[in-house]
This record gives sequence, structure tokens and C-alpha cells, in this order.
Amino acid sequence: MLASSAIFRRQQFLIRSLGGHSSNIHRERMQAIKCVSGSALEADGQSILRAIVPTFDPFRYKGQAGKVAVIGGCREYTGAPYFAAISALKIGADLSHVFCTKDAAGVIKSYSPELIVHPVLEESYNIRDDEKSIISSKVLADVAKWMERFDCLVVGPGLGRDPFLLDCVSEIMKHARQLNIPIVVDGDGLFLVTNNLDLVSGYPLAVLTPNVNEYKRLVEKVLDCEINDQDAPEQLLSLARRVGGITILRKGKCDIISDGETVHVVSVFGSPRRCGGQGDILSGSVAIFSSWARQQNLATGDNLRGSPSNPMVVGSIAASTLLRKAASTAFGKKKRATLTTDIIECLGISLEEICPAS
Ligand SMILES: NC(=O)C1=CN([C@@H]2O[C@H](COP(=O)(O)OP(=O)(O)OC[C@H]3O[C@@H](n4cnc5c(N)ncnc54)[C@H](OP(=O)(O)O)[C@@H]3O)[C@@H](O)[C@H]2O)[C@@H](O)CC1
Ligand SMILES: Nc1ncnc2c1ncn2[C@@H]1O[C@H](COP(=O)(O)OP(=O)(O)OP(=O)(O)O)[C@@H](O)[C@H]1O
Ligand SMILES: [Mg+2]
Repeated sequence: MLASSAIFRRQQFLIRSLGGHSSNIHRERMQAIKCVSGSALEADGQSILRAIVPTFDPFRYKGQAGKVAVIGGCREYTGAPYFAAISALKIGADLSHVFCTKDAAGVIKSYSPELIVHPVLEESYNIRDDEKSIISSKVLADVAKWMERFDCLVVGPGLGRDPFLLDCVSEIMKHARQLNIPIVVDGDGLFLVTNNLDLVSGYPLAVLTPNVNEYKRLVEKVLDCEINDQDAPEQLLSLARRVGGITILRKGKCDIISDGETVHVVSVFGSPRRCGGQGDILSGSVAIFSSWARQQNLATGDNLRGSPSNPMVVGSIAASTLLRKAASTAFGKKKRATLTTDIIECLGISLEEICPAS
């Protein structure tokens, strides 16, 4: 049974209690939220993982376990899109694509023959002003012809901040949204979205995965205030509501997840190493887990019993739980030498310990 129902009802009550009043009662409720952070708000990530990971079935064909695409990878950053895309595969996706710049494509291909790499994005330095309009249309067409096949896009790992490239990515996001394709936004995708909130506002299939820095920019832009660590769940709830009920996974010592309706915390200990790339593993993981949660909802026409009703929230909890377990296992083996690739190598065994393949 997922997420002990008494705890879940209690947290639903606490969240419903957040009404934006400034009364003493409201203050007390805020205190209650603070106190339950890490207890009643703690998600039962392992049960959620067991509920959404598909069983092996000889009648399933390639693609049914998930097809994801990462939009990212430029001259500077080739590791981030690789980490996101390979993590989705290692968890169990059937196909993982990367749409990146021409400079990055050869490098990313050389990391892994498993990834399908499309060298379609362009940066300003490579094109003339009079070419921009035609190239922008071509970039969108090159991605759009694949789009309907994907169960989820991850926008942003290693994308860079070139203005022309980001304009093209905005068009890609608008197209994905028209087709109702879920979008996980991370890294430089968050830079883009924070300055263009309409790209995700009111889209229930969007998940933002900000780190401390990215969250600060988002809070300042949307709520026009500073980060409030005392009332972190409450602030995240307000933020997710303000952006129209999208899901936000705030990364940090505890990962906090909200869609403006519920708040969940994943605080199981991961690793003390803070090497770059762990957030990229997370974004690729959210993509595949939320796809599986969505598939289950669509197949059964129902929510997973006892778990949050929003598949994007379910996928975020699952991803955070697995990443932390894999990071802990990798650190147990490699200690100070633990790197992101070591954590990726531990994704499979960590998932196996929670939900065995047979
Ligand atoms: N191998 C690769 O290819 C990887 C590529 N990556 C890609 O890089 C791109 C940019 O992503 P990002 O994470 O470096 O950008 P952002 O969050 O703006 O940080 C920038 C700077 O802000 C600071 N800072 C950070 N945290 C802070 C804190 N808590 N509190 C205070 N300050 C803090 C810190 O700078 P410092 O102050 O230490 O000099 C940090 O360096 C993006 O595309 C991403 O996907 C990564 O995925 C890694 C692996
Ligand atoms: N202080 C911390 N203690 C424990 N775990 C943490 C801490 N900060 C982050 N994490 C974990 O590391 C994961 C990645 O978060 P992080 O803040 O490093 O993302 P990021 O900065 O976007 O990473 P990347 O280098 O890939 O861009 C999160 O899911 C979280 O579980
Ligand atoms: Mg990041």
C-alpha cells in the first residue's frame, strides 16, 4: 500500500489549510507545516517506485517502456545532456535522444553509442543575422518531426545561454506543449523559463527542477521576495500555485516537491559529495518516472492508490528517492572519489534493491 493513508490524509489536510489568510490560525498552521517537514510530509518514495516501475512483459515492444529526449548540449557543456539521457536509459527507458548543437554532438556520441544524438541546434556565433529566421524554422522542423514519439522532454541540461539558441528552444517548448508532451525543465532551461514564465505557466505537464541558485532566481522573479528557508514548503506551494499548478522539485539537503496542491519531502540521505552533474541525473530520472506514472494513470484510468494524484509529482518523488539511494551506494564504494558517472552506475542496482526485476 502506498504512502500510509493516515499520513497522506494528514498532509492533505495541512496543505488544504494553506489559504493565504494572515490570521493566528493561519500562523499556527504554517508552524505545523514546518514541524512536519521531514515527517508527515516525507514521501514514501520506495512504495511509489514499486508502484510505477513496469514489470517485464514479453509482449511489449521497443519504445513502450519510454522514449525521452534531452534538449541540451553546446560548446561548453557536453556532460550534462549525456548524464540526463543515459540516466533515463539506465533506469529503464527504451530510447533516449539528445538534441544539441553541432559542436556538441560528436562529443556526446563518443560518450555512448546508446544515445541517439541529433546535431540540430545552432548558436549565434555560427550564423549570420540574415539567416536567423530560416535557421530557426529549420531547427523547429528538425525537432518537431520527432516530437510526437516522445513521452517526455528534458529541456536545459548543458543548453547554454545563447539568445538565438534559447529563442529556438522556446519554439520547441511551445510545440511540445501544443502536443501535450510533458516537459522537465532544468539548468539553462530554468534560466529561459524564469525570464519567460508563459512557456510553462498553467501547464500541468511541466516540472521545474531548480537547484538553490535557480530556485532563488525563480522566487525573486515570481514571488518578488527572498528564499524563506523557515517556511520552505509553504513558499514552494505558493510558487507552484502562482505559476499555475506546475510541479516544482526544489533540490537541496532535502528535496521538496509541490504542484501547488500538495507538498512532499524526500530527505533520505544521499551523498555528501556535491560534484556537478547530479542534478542532470535527476532531470533524466524525473522524465522516465513521470512517463511511467502517466502511463499507469492512463492505463487504469485511475490514480495510484494512496499516492499523489499528479503523475509529475509521483515521478519527481520516485526520481529523488532513487538518485539519493544511488548516490549513497556510490559514496559507500568510492568515498571522496565519487563522481557523477559512479552514481549513474549505481542506478540499476539501487532500483533492483527496491523493485527486483524478477
Ligand atoms: N559536466 C557538465 O557538462 C555539467 C554541466 N552543467 C550545466 O552547466 C550549466 C549551468 O549550470 P550551473 O548549475 O552551473 O548554473 P547555476 O546554478 O547558475 O550555478 C552557477 C554558479 O552559481 C554558484 N552557485 C551554485 N550553487 C550555489 C549556491 N547553493 N549558493 C551560492 N552560489 C551558488 C556557483 O558559482 P560560484 O559562486 O561557486 O563561483 C555556480 O558555479 C547548465 O546548463 C548545467 O546543466 C551542470 O549540470 C554541471 C555538469
Ligand atoms: N546539501 C545536500 N545534501 C544532500 N543532498 C543534496 C544536497 N544538495 C543537493 N543534494 C542532492 O543532489 C541532487 C542534485 O542537486 P544539486 O543541487 O546538486 O543540483 P544541480 O546544482 O542542478 O546539479 P548539476 O551539477 O547537475 O547542475 C538533488 O536531487 C539532491 O537530492
Ligand atoms: Mg543543474
